[in-house]
Amino acid sequence: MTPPQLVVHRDKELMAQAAAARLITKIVDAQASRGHASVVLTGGRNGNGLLAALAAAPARDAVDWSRLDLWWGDERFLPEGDPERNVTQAREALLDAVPLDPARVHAMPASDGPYGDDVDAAAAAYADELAAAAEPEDHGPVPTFDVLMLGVGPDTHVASLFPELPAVRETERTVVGVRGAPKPPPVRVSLTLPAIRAAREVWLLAAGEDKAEAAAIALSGAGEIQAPAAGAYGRGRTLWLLDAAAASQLPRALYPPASA
Ligand SMILES: O=C1O[C@H](COP(=O)(O)O)[C@@H](O)[C@H](O)[C@H]1O
Repeated sequence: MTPPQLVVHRDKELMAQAAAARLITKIVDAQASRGHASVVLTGGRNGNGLLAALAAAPARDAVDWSRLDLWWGDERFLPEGDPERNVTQAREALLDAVPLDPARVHAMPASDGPYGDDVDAAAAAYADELAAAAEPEDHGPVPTFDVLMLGVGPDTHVASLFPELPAVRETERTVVGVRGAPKPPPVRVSLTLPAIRAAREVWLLAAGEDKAEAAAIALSGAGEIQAPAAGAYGRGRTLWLLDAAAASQLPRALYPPASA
């Protein structure tokens, strides 16, 4: 497990801009060294704020968008084009504005797609797509994503892994169907903690006062079943990007020196 590093920004706007700048650099560096890059997107307010900031950043043109694979950490299992789907919101915030290769945009299935309303079949199909993209050097059924981003919910959920639900206990499968999510919609598709941990870097995004308790709990030694965000870490780096409001309940000992 890589210990979390924390960066606290003044407010959510600055956090989104700084995270977007950080993401551009990561993608450009990965493309320079390996020829391509892979990023896992998150839904939610903070994830979409980051994408909107990226869309507005002049440096976005430094990215070769045609050599970027995009995956999702979770999806609300709704019909294609539904405004509540994470992919719909990501398209509006950024994806429609940049020249991506459609074959590299790996959206999770919709509830009116080839698997109909069978969320388990949709999850299994996404697991197969991930496995097909994995290279021998990934040593597993999931590509080594360059950056995997996760919004942190006020209840400490990440992706669609909610406290105490079966999905957060999954240790074998990389993608699961979720039923009974406490946040609407109740049916979702989610990467599991083992899949999340395949990433080189995991970034957890938390801005706003309603995230303060969740950040404090997850960073203070809580178990991952009770606080899924506590179980999200990367192979090489785990980075919490917070604004001052979300960091306001952190124990002083955790507060990064530059932000004290
Ligand atoms: O429903 C979801 O919620 C989380 C957190 O969203 P936020 O609006 O509270 O920041 C998000 O990360 C996840 O992708 C999404 O499906």
